Amino acid sequence: MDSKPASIRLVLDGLSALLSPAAILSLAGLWISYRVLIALYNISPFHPLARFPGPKIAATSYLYEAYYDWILVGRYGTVIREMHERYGPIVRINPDELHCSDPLFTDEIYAGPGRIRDKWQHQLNTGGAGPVSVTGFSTVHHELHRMRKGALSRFFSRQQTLKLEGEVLDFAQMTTDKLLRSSGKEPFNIKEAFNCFTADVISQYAFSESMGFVAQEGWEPNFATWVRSFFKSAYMMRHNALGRKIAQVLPMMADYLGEDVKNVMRQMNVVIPGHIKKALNDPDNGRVFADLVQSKLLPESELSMYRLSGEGFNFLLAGTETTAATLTVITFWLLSKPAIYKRLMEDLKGLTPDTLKWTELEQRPYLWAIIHEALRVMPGVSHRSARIAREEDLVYRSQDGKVEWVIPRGTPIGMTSMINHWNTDLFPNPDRFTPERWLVDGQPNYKLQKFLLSFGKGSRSCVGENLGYCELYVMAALMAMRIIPRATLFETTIEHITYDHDMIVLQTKKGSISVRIKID
Ligand code: HEM
Repeated sequence: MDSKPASIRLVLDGLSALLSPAAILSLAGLWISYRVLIALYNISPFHPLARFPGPKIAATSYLYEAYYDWILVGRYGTVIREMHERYGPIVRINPDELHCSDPLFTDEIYAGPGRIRDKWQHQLNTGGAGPVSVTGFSTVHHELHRMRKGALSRFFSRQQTLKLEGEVLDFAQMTTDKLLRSSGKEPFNIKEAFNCFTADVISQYAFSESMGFVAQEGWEPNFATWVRSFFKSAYMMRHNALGRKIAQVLPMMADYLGEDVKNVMRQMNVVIPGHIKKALNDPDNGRVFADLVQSKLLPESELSMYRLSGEGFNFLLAGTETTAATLTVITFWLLSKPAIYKRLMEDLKGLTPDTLKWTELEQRPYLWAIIHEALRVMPGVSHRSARIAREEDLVYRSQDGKVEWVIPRGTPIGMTSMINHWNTDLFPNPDRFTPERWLVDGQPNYKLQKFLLSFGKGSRSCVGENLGYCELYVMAALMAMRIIPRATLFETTIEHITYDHDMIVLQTKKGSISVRIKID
């Protein structure tokens, strides 16, 4: 008798035995027992974080965090704030992670490049899959991140940003010209105008070619419109391994998915690579990607189109909504508090819209104060971001000496801007928008600035901080000079910019922040 059919029969018999209801039940039972054993270990005295305070339910399994962040959408931040009120400055917020609410410990957690700080894969899972998962931002290991960020940061130095600030002013002028052309027309959300401005600035800066959002008819759609689905799926991705696997094959299925997902895939896999290819083919391009490839700062393996596209997409992802949201908050307060606007105009005396310079604007104390107050209440990332001190235990001592903890090496520990920026010792009456809190004798309080987490801190902080600041100064001043005198708020209250939960970036009760204005 032929041995082949016999072996196939053997395999089929084995498979049907495996798939029998009894076998499936036993496998499920085994899996549940395994999960229960892990949960018991998590709350046992043998777990390295056993002595840290926090609710037992949070330490038992990831289901508690997943419930608040995934099912209720981005609401774990509020739960963490309540844990600190009950248990103190260091709390255990899930089986493996600690959270700190003491701003004085910031530089230990988010240390500079000389001390090893890894990121944590569990949190990076929010990025899903595809090119964006191989960027510097998404790199776990300190050493690999250092190489990746080191190669990029020289393009975003203060020197380099100063060289290109003329382009920022040009786009800001184009944006305000277009805003003025909408006078007498329907009210609109000013955040969309800023989304167009910031996306055009970054694409021009990085590829030497803007994405043309300011020049298009109207303000929507723009890059932020398309990446909304990316933020919406963030927590599902973090807690759902199957979701991440599906995301890996999404590019092939993009045409069969909803418009949003299709568009975000198109940006990541077609539009951004297209800009980068064009830049690489132009010997005189001189911008980030062309220079990066020519300079040989990175080994060949780091320069694949796949990885470069990820970095390009990430620049837009990280630099569009963040800066736009801060500008939106500034616009809201200039329109709703005439006293703030009046004092700002006194501060800007002697400047003309056509020749604004970032370095000059930084010297205006009240503008400086408004920008920092806006960055406080509207930080780039309102979700926590953990770091792992791989090779050193961190020693925490509260200022009054009453609390002391040794955080074991290898433990993810993070902070949340929405908690630090609401610390009442540093920022009394934190719900109020008070630029004056940033001034001492009318001059910038740079010591207070060190407590801002808006751009992150240490080795993993924002690479685009200088460009972000340049955009904020130039656009805020131009808005004050050209648009605010002719604009009014339309059906917008403080609720439209107030934190309720996060989708990595701040969300209000009504969703993304939105400030509708009318220009006369
Ligand atoms: C107001 C403006 C901005 C704010 C508040 C902001 C905020 C942040 C924050 C908080 C992080 C760190 C996230 C973490 O801890 O995991 C970050 C990282 C980053 N940002 Fe920004 N950002 C701004 C503008 C920009 C711009 C204009 C760019 C343009 C290139 C940019 C590019 C990046 C990149 C590439 C990273 C990842 C850095 C790394 O880990 O190597 N950002 N940003």
